Amino acid sequence: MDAYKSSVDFAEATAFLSHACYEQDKMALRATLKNKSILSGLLSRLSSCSSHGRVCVSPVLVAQRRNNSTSPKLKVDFNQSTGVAVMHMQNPPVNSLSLGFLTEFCIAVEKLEMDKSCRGLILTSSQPKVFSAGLDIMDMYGKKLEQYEEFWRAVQEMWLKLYSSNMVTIAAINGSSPAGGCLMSLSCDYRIMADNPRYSIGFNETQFGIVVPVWCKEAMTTIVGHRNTELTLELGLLYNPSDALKIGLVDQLVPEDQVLATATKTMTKWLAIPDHARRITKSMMRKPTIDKIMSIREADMQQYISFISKDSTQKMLGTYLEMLKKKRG
Ligand SMILES: CCCCC/C=C\C/C=C\CCC/C=C/C(=O)SCCNC(=O)CCNC(=O)[C@H](O)C(C)(C)COP(=O)(O)OP(=O)(O)OC[C@H]1O[C@@H](n2cnc3c(N)ncnc32)[C@H](O)[C@@H]1OP(=O)(O)O
Repeated sequence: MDAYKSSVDFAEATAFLSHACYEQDKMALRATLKNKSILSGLLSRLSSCSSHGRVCVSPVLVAQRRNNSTSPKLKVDFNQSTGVAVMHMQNPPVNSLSLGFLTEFCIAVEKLEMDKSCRGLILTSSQPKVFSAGLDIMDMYGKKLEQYEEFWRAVQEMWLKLYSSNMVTIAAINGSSPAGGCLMSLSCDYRIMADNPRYSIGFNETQFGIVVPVWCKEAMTTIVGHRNTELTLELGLLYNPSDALKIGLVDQLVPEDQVLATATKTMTKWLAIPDHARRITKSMMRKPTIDKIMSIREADMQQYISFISKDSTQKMLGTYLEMLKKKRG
């Protein structure tokens, strides 16, 4: 009964999102992100729905859902015949993960997730040379406490949505991918990177005085092991593609012009596996991490707010921003 009610409530919530026009969607999700109790309710329902490899949504909602959408910061091309969506991040100049971007991203993933015909998601960038520059530093600098909270909730949400997705998710990393960009790709099932030595990927946070959250450490450890995570996070290391491949931070390197084509080919291989078996296996692998993280979500929020709003952290971020801007001038 509880499970049934959860899926109905969740379907109602997503029905609301699906019926609204895009701007209304954004306002609705942002309002939701502001309300932590509603959000945790939605999330726990989402995870309880997806953890069993089922998508709880009425067929009517699926039929009404828009599959091809172009929003300012994302372009989603969904091919009904293959069941694969390609999501192009287009938030110039460097696809930084701003509150606006994260909000659109969460809505877009949610819509695809609820569409039974969508089985695979390829994430890539429309920006030259950059997959994503990570969290938007402007959203972490000089803001009010409630703005830090809203932003961090969106960061947590983005990670949870991608990490717990029922779809096969492949990151087609066609440029540099530091910090939050690396985190985004780590949440996917498979990572293909352009073999260009000028690109980098990893976690550089400690270099400018910030600490990655515990769930980021957990996710990375499951992929590259304790020692590589320790070295990367403590030293704030960014790797060139071949070193990233050596430690298992990416799964495959290909020439730059073949990243998307290889991702598409790889997706076909993954989709040849029966969905239910793959989904249940994915859930078996990831659920312990997700459960652990859900249980510390509010503590993580409080830690983030208290850390980011410290004068010393703000000073470091200010210096780092200056440095990024001077680099160009
Ligand atoms: C103890 C408890 C702890 C609790 C936890 C607390 C806190 C933890 C907080 C966070 C951890 C979460 C993990 C993720 C963290 C992050 O993602 S932080 C962001 C880190 N990102 C970076 O350091 C990347 C910086 N950017 C670059 O290295 C380069 O821009 C590039 C991506 C390699 C691209 O280079 P290039 O093409 O040469 O472009 P430019 O450098 O010239 O940049 C163009 C403009 O874009 C601006 N910009 C770049 N990155 C960002 C960004 N992340 N946010 C906002 N803006 C960015 C840059 O300033 C340029 O602007 P102008 O055109 O000069 O105005």
